[in-house]
Amino acid sequence: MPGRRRCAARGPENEAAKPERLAEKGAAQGAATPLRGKPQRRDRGTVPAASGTPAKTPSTLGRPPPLALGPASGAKWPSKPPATPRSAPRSSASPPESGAGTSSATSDNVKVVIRIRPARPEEEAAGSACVQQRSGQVLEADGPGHERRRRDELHYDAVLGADAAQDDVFQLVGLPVVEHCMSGLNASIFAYGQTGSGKTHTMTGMLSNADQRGLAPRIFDALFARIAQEETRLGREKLRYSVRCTYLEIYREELTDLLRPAGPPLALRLDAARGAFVDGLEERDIFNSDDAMALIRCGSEHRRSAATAMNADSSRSHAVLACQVESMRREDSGLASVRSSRLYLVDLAGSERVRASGAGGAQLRETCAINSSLTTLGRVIAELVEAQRRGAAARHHVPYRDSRLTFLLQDCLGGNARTVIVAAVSPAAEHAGETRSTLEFAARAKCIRNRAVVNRDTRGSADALRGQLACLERELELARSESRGPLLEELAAAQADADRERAAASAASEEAATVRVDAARAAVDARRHRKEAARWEGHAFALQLERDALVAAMVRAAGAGTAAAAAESPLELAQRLGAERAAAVEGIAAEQSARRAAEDRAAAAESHSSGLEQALEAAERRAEAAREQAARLAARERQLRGAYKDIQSIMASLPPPTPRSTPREGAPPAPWHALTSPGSSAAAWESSAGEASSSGDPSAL
Ligand SMILES: Nc1ncnc2c1ncn2[C@@H]1O[C@H](COP(=O)(O)OP(=O)(O)OP(=O)(O)O)[C@@H](O)[C@H]1O
Repeated sequence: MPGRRRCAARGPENEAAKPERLAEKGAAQGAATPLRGKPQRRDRGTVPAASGTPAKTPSTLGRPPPLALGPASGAKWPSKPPATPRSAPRSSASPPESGAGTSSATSDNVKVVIRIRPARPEEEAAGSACVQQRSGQVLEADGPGHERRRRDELHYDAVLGADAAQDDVFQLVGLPVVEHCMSGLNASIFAYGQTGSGKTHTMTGMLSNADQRGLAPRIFDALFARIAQEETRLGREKLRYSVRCTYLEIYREELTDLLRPAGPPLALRLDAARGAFVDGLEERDIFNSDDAMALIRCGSEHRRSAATAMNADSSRSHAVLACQVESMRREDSGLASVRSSRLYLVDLAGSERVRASGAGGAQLRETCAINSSLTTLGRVIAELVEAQRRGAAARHHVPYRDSRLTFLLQDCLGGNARTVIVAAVSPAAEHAGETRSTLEFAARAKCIRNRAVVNRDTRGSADALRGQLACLERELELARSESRGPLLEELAAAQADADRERAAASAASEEAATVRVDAARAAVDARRHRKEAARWEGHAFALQLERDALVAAMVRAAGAGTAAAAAESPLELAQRLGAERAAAVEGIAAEQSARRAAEDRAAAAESHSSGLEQALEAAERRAEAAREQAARLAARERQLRGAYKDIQSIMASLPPPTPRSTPREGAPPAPWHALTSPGSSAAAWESSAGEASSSGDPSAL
């Protein structure tokens, strides 16, 4: 039977109990065959004992080690993959850059959580499990296709075993998402997997049973608790939140409003400010978690479902629960700073093998439509990963437009959002192929990089904006008149100083070079004179010896009376030698004084040269300081020009002044939404990723 609305399947006798029971998809359905009225699977002892303390499930195949998801660590992603218990070949089917088991993921990468559903008794009886949790991030799965006998170890951001409670999933996936919404970040959670693997159980769960409620109701509970906390802390006149929701169904590429299912099919449109949106979708204001619960219940009732061979209450459509959270904080200036975030909770229809589903006729066409839409999703993810691998420069077509689902949710896949994919898998050996393909899809999705930024806007009354503009204009004028002229003069003076210092430095360096040459010359002269003096000293010493010998000879001749025989009288000889010696002594003295003079000259030249070098260094230091001053002044000038441009663009974007209207006396204050223009927030979103962290976003997503 093709998809029919859940409420339509109920008989009139059940009308009163309908909403509750209809929302509890799966609670009334037991197993893989469409046996309505069978005991609930939870009643067979698979229900965790209490929130946050997963009970051990007797039916769990291949009991995994306990998951590190206590209340304290619940909201955190395990920081890195734990050491694997043993080395195992990585799946050949996993793309090498898939991120499964690698540490390349950044905080904005799509996060992937694998949730293994408990085995049903007949699945347990049938034999070994095709997938087993090994640790908080590691699982072991059968190899693909013909390699099924091989076991591969695969790594993900988190792996939740069959005994993980609904609260564990919320602590790990839901809680961070609530914090994103509070801080102005877009977020999304996708539930993906084979039919009957537990997607709806994870996203919606059993609304009447507190322990068994899924992510959506828990997220709204936590969101409204946080809103109340923040509004109380700052006071509602300062800070207010508003929450609006839509609930959409995509069935065979047709869009239906789950809050108004009788309406005509809706159209998907693209708008420069809002991006992709569904025209005419009912948007409901939600004020507390009861409102949210009523909305979830209403949407779940109207979602199309059918009994198939794989799931007694199988969802036949994709359900997209969207929530817009907006916070407006009033500043003393009269302006209001607005943060808005969009949350998408997407419960995808389950993939199924046509043969295994036992579908025929209309249901077969439905199954084909579901599979084709999921194939497009897979293609979008594969192309996106490839595009991101190639880098921004390479143009790569990502086929978002090929399905309504991917077109509507393109921001969640590679855009401005933090995204988590919960991939639900069945442990049954007979589903090994589907489980493996879900795991591979998840490994690919893990490589997608998103760029989430805080969505901020500033709004205010026209008067407040005009006042702000006037202030800015005054500041600009002041900056122009007070700072610009003197600054330019200062800049010119600093530049002239720098030029002067540079010229002085180069003259000093030239002079130093000349002095250095003079000093070298004087040193050469001094050496020459030293040599000459040594030569004269040697000469004087020789003459001294000669004279001494002659005096001795003269004394001998006088004694022997032969003085007359001498050609030159001893007196004459002594006089000549005395004169020669005096001349030699004079020569020595002259040489010594010349040498001293040369040495003095050399020393003077040396000291002059070192003085010049010091002067040169000082001049270079002064020139450097002047250059830095000039650079500082140029930067300041650029800063002023930037501020001027900013103010000009703000002025250009302002509406022309309208005549001021005086409020009537006693008239009520403007409503909260009067300050905002619908849809304008997306257009004016100006944000920064750095803000996300500075806003105290505690999540580790
Ligand atoms: N983790 C779980 N613990 C207990 N029961 C589970 C779990 N996961 C799934 N189930 C049960 O398995 C059945 C099928 O689950 P569910 O309807 O959520 O599958 P689905 O993936 O949404 O299937 P479809 O794609 O066909 O809609 C339900 O009865 C549900 O209660």
